Amino acid sequence: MSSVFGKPRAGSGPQSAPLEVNLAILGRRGAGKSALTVKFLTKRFISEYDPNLEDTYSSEETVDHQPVHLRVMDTADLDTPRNCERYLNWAHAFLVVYSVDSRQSFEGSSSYLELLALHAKETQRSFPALLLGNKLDMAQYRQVTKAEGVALAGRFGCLFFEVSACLDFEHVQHVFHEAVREARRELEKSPLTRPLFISEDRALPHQAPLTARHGLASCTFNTLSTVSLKEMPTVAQAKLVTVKSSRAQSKRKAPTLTLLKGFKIF
Ligand SMILES: Nc1nc2c(ncn2[C@@H]2O[C@H](COP(=O)(O)OP(=O)(O)OP(=O)(O)O)[C@@H](O)[C@H]2O)c(=O)[nH]1
Repeated sequence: MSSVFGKPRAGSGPQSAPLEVNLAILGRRGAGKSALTVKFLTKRFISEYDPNLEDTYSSEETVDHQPVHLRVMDTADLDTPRNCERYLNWAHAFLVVYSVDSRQSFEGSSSYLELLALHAKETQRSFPALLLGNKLDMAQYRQVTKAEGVALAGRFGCLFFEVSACLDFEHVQHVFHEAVREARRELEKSPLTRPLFISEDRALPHQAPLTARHGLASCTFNTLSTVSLKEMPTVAQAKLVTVKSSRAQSKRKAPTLTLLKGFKIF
């Protein structure tokens, strides 16, 4: 793990350290965040998982022949965005997941995209986001059309994919690698270190809290400042274990995955 969370070390040549990309996966409970994460990291589909565990993984990836140290935060907000700064001020890019067989989860993804748009406005930075319609294998129970997903993604200017954690790994890998490409493009545009932030966690005194102004769930933002920089808080993490993923090892360059306890993988 890098010494300072979220501080990208852009690779400046083949011998330099790999680019570090932090990817947060957002979405309502049950959308399939964890299943997609584990599919990407292990090529396996999990069937059950503790919904209250928030997990962060790291994996050495190669995207377009470039080494990337990828960290994936599988968030657990349950139903609405909460304590958002843990991922808003950590991630370089976001996957916003809903399930095509759940209108509720689709509406939840819209809240997350609104939150990201507000954060970008507040911080004057842009954060790549990809909208994912998951559980495509359940299309016969579809409650959200592909056109609706395309329209929502278009509204927020983000990429859109329909995927399934059950089906082929390559499609899921493609989506994660697209997120890395988007993050890399952004980091190359403004290779500043992530804006560290002061511990102030109230909205500016002259402004109503951001959520009140925009009716969003109780998300507090840290006001960003270069005046008194403070180390970003580390992401709360469960115990890390490192496993050799046999199938992943045989098929992919990244032999070692760092997974957190809490998953039952079948
Ligand atoms: N058929 C199908 N089921 C899926 C897919 N992705 C996830 N599931 C199932 O949907 C349920 C929820 O999946 P999770 O990955 O736990 O969803 P989550 O968004 O992480 O939900 P929380 O852990 O509660 O935050 C589980 O029973 C999964 O097995 C998919 O692509 N297809």
